[in-house]
Amino acid sequence: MTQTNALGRTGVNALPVAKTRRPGSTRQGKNVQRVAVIIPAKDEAERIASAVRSARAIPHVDLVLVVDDGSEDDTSNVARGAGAVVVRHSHNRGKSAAMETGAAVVAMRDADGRPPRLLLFIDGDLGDTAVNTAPLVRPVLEGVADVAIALLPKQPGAGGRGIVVGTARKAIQAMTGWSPKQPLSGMRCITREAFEAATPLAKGWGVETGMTIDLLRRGYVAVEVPCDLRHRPSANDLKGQMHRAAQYRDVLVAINFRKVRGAMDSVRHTNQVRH
Ligand SMILES: O=c1ccn([C@@H]2O[C@H](COP(=O)(O)OP(=O)(O)O[C@H]3O[C@H](CO)[C@@H](O)[C@H](O)[C@H]3O)[C@@H](O)[C@H]2O)c(=O)[nH]1
Ligand SMILES: O=C(O)[C@H](O)COP(=O)(O)O
Repeated sequence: MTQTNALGRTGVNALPVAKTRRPGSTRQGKNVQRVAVIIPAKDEAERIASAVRSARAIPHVDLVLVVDDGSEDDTSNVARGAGAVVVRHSHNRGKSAAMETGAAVVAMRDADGRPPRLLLFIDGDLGDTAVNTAPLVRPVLEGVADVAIALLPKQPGAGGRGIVVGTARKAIQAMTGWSPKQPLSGMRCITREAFEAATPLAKGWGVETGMTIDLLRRGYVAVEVPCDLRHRPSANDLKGQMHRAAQYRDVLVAINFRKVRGAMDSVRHTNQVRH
């Protein structure tokens, strides 16, 4: 497990923990910390049922929410049949928007007087390996980190050349000091507080890169945790290359927006110091 905070120091022992133990993380009575799994899903009818069933088996999870992001297939019905709560975008709005919708719906279902649920975002194509995101919960539950990000094993059939991943990693390192191994990994367990601090999220495929930069710059702590997951990787065909082009575009937008905002913040800060 590698860990970082805004100062970019790494190594579990070298780092301060994020916070003291949260009141909600005890196992006593109604204070048992609950976790909501949020699955943004576009045209995942083939794999969503096993992902939902598998996610329901993760300890602490009492809600599995599928956000159908304008699918043209039977994703909603299949997910509901497997035991998920389902909400649907009437048209496709992108993964990031589906994550925001999911978090808003979970907030509506969080009970008054109880700690808000931890949010565990996972992809809809994990099939029955979804349960293997369980190790992401513990570091957040125990207050070791504010966000825990899955490190996936090498995926058979993956056709990437590391261009998008490398761009995201370099930018995160330049802006926060931390060099994540898998900056695009969307399997993330995060506290409600940290999620709110990272909103509004960067659009589309820029969401993970933007979220990591925003959280670390605000002093939140991230860890990467190995998880034995299998997903449908993008191959090296035309469809895969088109997908990577869209990822590259969104990641660059997220990075550049944060560069400009960072520059404006430092001008504002300098002006405040002068006056
Ligand atoms: O418009 C869309 C497109 C996709 N999805 C869902 O988003 C998830 C991830 O999409 P996928 O097609 O599996 O993308 P990948 O390229 O395989 O995703 C990798 O890279 C993305 C960042 O570019 C991360 O969000 C993912 O977590 C990571 O697995 C899946 O559940 C999709 O159904 C939506 O909700 N809306
Ligand atoms: O296949 C992947 O890992 C992603 O689509 C990112 O593409 P990349 O390998 O070209 O960075």
